[in-house]
This record gives sequence, C-alpha cells and structure tokens, in this order.
Amino acid sequence: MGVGKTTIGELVAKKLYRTFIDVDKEIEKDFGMTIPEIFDQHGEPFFRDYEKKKTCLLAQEKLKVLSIGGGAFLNPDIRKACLDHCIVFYLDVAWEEWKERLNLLIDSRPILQSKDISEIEELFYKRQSAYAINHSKLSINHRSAEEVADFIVDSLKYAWELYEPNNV
Ligand SMILES: Nc1ncnc2c1ncn2[C@@H]1O[C@H](COP(=O)(O)OP(=O)(O)O)[C@@H](O)[C@H]1O
Ligand SMILES: O=C(O)C1=C[C@@H](OP(=O)(O)O)[C@@H](O)[C@H](O)C1
Ligand SMILES: [Mg+2]
Repeated sequence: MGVGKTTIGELVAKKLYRTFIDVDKEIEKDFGMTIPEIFDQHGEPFFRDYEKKKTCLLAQEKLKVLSIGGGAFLNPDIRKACLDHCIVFYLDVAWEEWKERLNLLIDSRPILQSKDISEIEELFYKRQSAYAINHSKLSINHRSAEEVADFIVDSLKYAWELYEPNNV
C-alpha cells in the first residue's frame, strides 16, 4: 500500500504503449464511490469479496498493465490468478522510507485509519510473506517512480529479447 503501484504502473503502461488498469479505480467506478466510502458504507469484508472477483477477472486481460490493491495479494485466489496470468512485480520498500509517506496516505487508505504507528508497522511486516511470492522483486528505496518504471520496462524488454533473440 502506498509503495507506488498506481503511479509506476501508469508510467510502465505509457512506456510500453499498453492500456493501464488500476483495480481500485475500476472498483470505484463500479460503485460510483471512493474506496474509503465503500469501506465506510459496506465494510471491509464486502470490499475484499468484490476486490477478489474484480482482480481475478482483470488479471486475465491480455497485454495490459494492472495495478492491484496492496491488500489484494494476501488473498490466495488473487495470488493464483495473478501468478497464472500475469508477470507479477513486487515493489519492495523499507519501513523507514515508507513510514515517511504515511501522511500522504492516511486519508485515502481506510486500512491505516484507527491504527497507531506500531500497529501499522506490524501490518507492514505481516504482509511481507505473501508479497514474497512473485515473479520479480525490485527495491524502490531512494528511487523515483520514473526510475522504477524504466527499470521494469528494461527488464521486460531484456526478457523478451532473450525469449525471441532474432526479433530485435
Ligand atoms: N518512487 C516514489 N518515490 C516517492 N514517492 C512516490 C513514489 N512512487 C509513488 N510515490 C507517491 O506515493 C504515494 C502513493 O503512490 P501510489 O502510486 O498511489 O501507490 P499505491 O498504488 O502502491 O498505493 C503518492 O503520493 C505518490 O505520488
Ligand atoms: O493495502 C490495502 O489493504 C489497501 C490498499 C489500497 O490500494 P493501494 O495499495 O493502491 O494503496 C486499497 O486497495 C485499499 O485502501 C486497501
Ligand atoms: Mg494504488
């Protein structure tokens, strides 16, 4: 959450001339409400159930760049759909760097609200074992969104060249 998936995903899509899909934005469109409003009116279990259906469906879209919600990958069905159909990048950030962003995130991330800093830190570390299951992990510490997007694009292009060495 708040690592930069939406910002970086959009940049990657532009650089690869692909359509970008942000699952949270799609959910917001479906309900005509913001994520905090959905949490507020329907509760987290309802959001998680809808997020599962929506993410599993969108993960099957071809030739797209998809940004999922930070809590989504904790769900085994979502993990399976993403790992089966997509190339999954894990954007890793150190707690020390991420906690400096908290004031930017608090209003729009209901999961952070009503938690003190030690509970937020606990949540941060608790999620790491699920995030460890991925196709490619990259550290975003001290890197701009643009730098991370370039790195992802370069690594994909390199992999495609290795896969089809004559098609350069
Ligand atoms: N590499 C970065 N360095 C510093 N701030 C960033 C970086 N990437 C994103 N941000 C900022 O962090 C906040 C969360 O970014 P966002 O893309 O919404 O993350 P996510 O989709 O993972 O929740 C935004 O205010 C964004 O401008
Ligand atoms: O980590 C989470 O549980 C959440 C992360 C958010 O998305 P971002 O990861 O894009 O912030 C959004 O799906 C919702 O507020 C719940
Ligand atoms: Mg996002």
